[in-house]
Amino acid sequence: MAFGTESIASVDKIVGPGNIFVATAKKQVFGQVDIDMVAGPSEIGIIADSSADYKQIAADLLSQAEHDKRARPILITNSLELAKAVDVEVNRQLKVLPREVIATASVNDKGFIAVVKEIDDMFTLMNAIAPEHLEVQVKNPTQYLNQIKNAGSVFLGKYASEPLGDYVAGPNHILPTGGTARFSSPLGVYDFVKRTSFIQYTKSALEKEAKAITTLARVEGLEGHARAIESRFGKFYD
Ligand SMILES: NC(=O)c1ccc[n+]([C@@H]2O[C@H](COP(=O)([O-])OP(=O)(O)OC[C@H]3O[C@@H](n4cnc5c(N)ncnc54)[C@H](O)[C@@H]3O)[C@@H](O)[C@H]2O)c1
Ligand SMILES: N[C@H](CO)Cc1c[nH]c[nH+]1
Repeated sequence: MAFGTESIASVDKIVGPGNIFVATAKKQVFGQVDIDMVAGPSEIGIIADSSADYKQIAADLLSQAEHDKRARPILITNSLELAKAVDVEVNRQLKVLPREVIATASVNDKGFIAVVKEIDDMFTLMNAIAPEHLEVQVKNPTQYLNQIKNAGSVFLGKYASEPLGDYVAGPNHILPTGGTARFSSPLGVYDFVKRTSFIQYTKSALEKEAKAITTLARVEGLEGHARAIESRFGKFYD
């Protein structure tokens, strides 16, 4: 796509998700073409307190673990009891999941549960991870909106289970992964918009700036720049 073939023209921009091979290929052709973001193997980060249901948390973690052996299912909680219950439940649900092999590799190699003291600590740690999908399963989740800094898509409360976003909720679901939600956003209309600047000056407007331009150009050792400006006022060099 980036380089074209004898029968297919090259493109200017490549967008969309995929596995680690797709994400790596997109990184490699960036510069030759533009890309939307690094949208690699799926991730789910769940922030949960003791009010959350351990069976639902386990199911949501596995909903993304089943995508890819490299998917990252992560739980951060301030409840040791919840952490222990989810750990046992994930292993129970894994055994009866059709994509058990993939999900088990994801859970074992890429997954973890972290137990922290305070609710604020859960957000601080999750902001550092910057997950593709963030579920906030705490009492009154909207109360913590201003603590969420880095995430591709945020799911608030018990009934906003991640697959809702995959299939019907509406916001685009091509999302940044691998911590790139620190500086990337979901795919959107703005990915297909680019900007160009236009400059036009009158002779007298340019005259006011000429000294500044020629001085800066000569300080940089770029005599040709200075002379191009001076040519507008009839000055040429032999
Ligand atoms: N970040 C996001 O927004 C997002 C969204 C959806 C899916 N995903 C991720 O995308 C992946 C699933 O996408 P898919 O079903 O298109 O993936 P896939 O595994 O079926 O393959 C994607 C592409 O990679 C190619 N490919 C596979 N193995 C390869 C290899 N060894 N070398 C070179 N190319 C190879 C395939 O031919 C295919 O074109 C999962 O990792 C999932 O987690 C991410
Ligand atoms: N969860 C994926 C985003 O990482 C998107 C998807 C496609 N099909 C099912 N889910």
